[in-house]
Amino acid sequence: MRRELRQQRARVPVAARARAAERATAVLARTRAWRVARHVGIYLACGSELPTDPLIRLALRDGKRLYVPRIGAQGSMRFLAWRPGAAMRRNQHGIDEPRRAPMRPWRELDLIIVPLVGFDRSGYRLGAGGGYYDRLFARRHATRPTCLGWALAQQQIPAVPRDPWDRRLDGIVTERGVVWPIG
Ligand SMILES: Nc1nc2c(c(=O)[nH]1)N(C=O)[C@@H](CNc1ccc(C(=O)N[C@@H](CCC(=O)O)C(=O)O)cc1)CN2
Ligand SMILES: Nc1ncnc2c1ncn2[C@@H]1O[C@H](COP(=O)(O)OP(=O)(O)OP(=O)(O)O)[C@@H](O)[C@H]1O
Repeated sequence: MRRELRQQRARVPVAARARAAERATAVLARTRAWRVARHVGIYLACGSELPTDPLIRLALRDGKRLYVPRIGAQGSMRFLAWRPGAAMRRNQHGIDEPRRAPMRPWRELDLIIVPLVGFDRSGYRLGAGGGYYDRLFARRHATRPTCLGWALAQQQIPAVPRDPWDRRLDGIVTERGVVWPIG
């Protein structure tokens, strides 16, 4: 299913993905979660993922602090401060990560923009398959960031297979609007 969804996404022309990312950025800009956020976790898109560059431009314009994930041993993941031009290193999955930067505990982020391969209307997500975001989300804290998926509307599927540890996203931002989980 993951592979099928990825292939479907890869068939969307680059220009259409770029346009969708612009629209999704406009959608996100209108949300309360965005307006109140100061510290925002994002990802640097690779392959056929919905680009985040217009979102990064908006963040810089709005004076947000940005953080990018870096994966570590035993499936761990941390968010490191990032700005355009920061020194990067490519990880084993071909994704650029900050080389050296201050880390911010994930529970002290206000908003996290989450990559995904598929999602459903209940807010469950199918990710890249590493379980990195799942393991973060499964932690229990008194406060937690708002977690919003970032996806093409066509990545919505009827039902994502659920694991016992899966947590719902707070919403999924697409070029057609935000999908707020129901059911
Ligand atoms: N741009 C981006 N950055 C990200 C993520 C992401 O999904 N997108 N991640 C989100 O977690 C983390 C990295 N996670 C990854 C997890 C697994 C694989 C991976 O194993 N890919 C396999 C295919 C696995 C499969 O399909 O089962 C491969 O490289 O071929 C890659 C990245 C952190 N940074
Ligand atoms: N909270 C957890 N506790 C234990 N194992 C976990 C947890 N979350 C994920 N895993 C492990 O990670 C593996 C990958 O999980 P899954 O396929 O759901 O990843 P994903 O959500 O698609 O990936 P990602 O979050 O990296 O985008 C699972 O097989 C599982 O063993």
